[in-house]
Amino acid sequence: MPAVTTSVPPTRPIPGSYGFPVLGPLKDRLDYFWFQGPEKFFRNRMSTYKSTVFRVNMPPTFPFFTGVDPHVVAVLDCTSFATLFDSAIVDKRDVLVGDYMPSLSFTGGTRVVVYQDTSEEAHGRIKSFCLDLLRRSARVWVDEFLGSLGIMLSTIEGDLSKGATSSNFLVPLQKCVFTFLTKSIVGADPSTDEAIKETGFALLDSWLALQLLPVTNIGFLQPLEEIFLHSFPYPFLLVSGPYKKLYNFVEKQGKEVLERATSEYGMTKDEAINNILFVLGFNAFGGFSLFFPSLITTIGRENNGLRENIRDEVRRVLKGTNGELGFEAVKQMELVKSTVYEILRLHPPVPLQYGRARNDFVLTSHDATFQVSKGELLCGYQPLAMRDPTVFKDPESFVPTRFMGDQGREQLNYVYWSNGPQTSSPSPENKQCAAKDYVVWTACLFLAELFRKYDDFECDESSTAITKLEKATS
Ligand code: HEM
Repeated sequence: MPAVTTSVPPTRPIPGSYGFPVLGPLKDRLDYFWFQGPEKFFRNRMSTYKSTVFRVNMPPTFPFFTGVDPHVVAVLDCTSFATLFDSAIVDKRDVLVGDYMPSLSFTGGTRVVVYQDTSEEAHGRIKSFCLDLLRRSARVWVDEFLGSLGIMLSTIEGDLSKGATSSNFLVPLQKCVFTFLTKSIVGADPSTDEAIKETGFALLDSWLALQLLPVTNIGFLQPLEEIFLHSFPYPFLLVSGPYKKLYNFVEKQGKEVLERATSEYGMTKDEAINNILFVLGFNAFGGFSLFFPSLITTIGRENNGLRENIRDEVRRVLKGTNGELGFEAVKQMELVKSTVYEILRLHPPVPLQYGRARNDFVLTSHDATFQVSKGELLCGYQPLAMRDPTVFKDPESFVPTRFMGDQGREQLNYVYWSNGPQTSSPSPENKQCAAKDYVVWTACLFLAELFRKYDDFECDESSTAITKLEKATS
């Protein structure tokens, strides 16, 4: 998938404009958060400029984000988006959420791995540590996940059996995700720490929210959202207490993991705890908290027989494994895997990715080429790139079987939710999500366990609530 060429076809100027200083960025910010919303914001401009590559401003901006440059080059088709995965072309230093970077206080003064570029020595070392964490946690990952999921499902079942018409799954889900991740990644059991046991997940939520509010669209009561949530960065002080509790928890309970970080990966104890907390809280907990609700509601609202087909496949495969459920079993579930990929395509949990041009280069889109200058910031919006009609047939529709069969699997080259193609592997040399495969397998485990225990479930049309959970009869 070459994203760059230095020869034909001839390049054309990048369409779009940044407008007048202050006014241009402010107008784009209001469009993005208020008048249009992110998807329409990109779609309208793509249609106006008749191009999937154009110049635009991205929030945060005016009045209290001084020193943040809102100018970006949007890349919205699969070809131009793939440029963001090429470490030779883009620098990923400090651009996780754009030119804006939350204060380092949020990560205890450490520039954690996700903000580091592949050219920095520490990136490769700490990414190797993350990959090692995952490899070692694989032994307990499945059991811990199924155990925590069991508690979540019993809570929902309990609500519904008491006569409630629906049971909101968000809090039980976040508790499940928090518990299984801390046990498998950090080797620490939240139930043994009074400060963490009941509220650990909420401490992470508040820490995440303060970092991300300036760049997150809530769809709240405007103009209050613009005035109070998108106009200034929130100070770390507001969550320093929660961060300290989480820090102490990892320091006390994650001794084995910390020992490895310091002795084998050359990190100081403080650097290790801050990195572990970021990967645990921001990447893993944050990622699953966004992804699982889409997974559950998309399938729970479907009414074309998908749940029945998934249930049949799950039970057929589990018969062959004598009921044993794990990564090896779910790898045999073709429809389950394809459904998970399709939901990641339609609802990529991390919608925006950024990268800065290391040098002048020629950017290739699906139908044109453009000259980009050194230092310009590329901004990829996944929800549109993942609906590129030149790659995906009927791109706006939910097609659970899309990735089945040889031709279907071929399309996985263009599934980018992990900041890289689904067919590539994360490594110390690239910026792809360390848990690319774990995320997919865990989602498959979720569906397999759900349909092992229950014949069917349904979700509310407009909220994160389960309205029906029918116990398995066979
Ligand atoms: C549904 C869950 C998850 C989603 C949606 C997700 C998504 C992503 C994305 C989009 C990136 C690239 C960010 C960027 O540079 O623009 C990333 C990076 C990363 N993710 Fe994940 N992630 C998830 C779960 C996890 C888990 C469970 C772990 C580890 C335990 C993890 C570890 C990492 C690490 C270490 C990086 C940084 C890679 C690097 O700097 O080279 N992620 N993730």
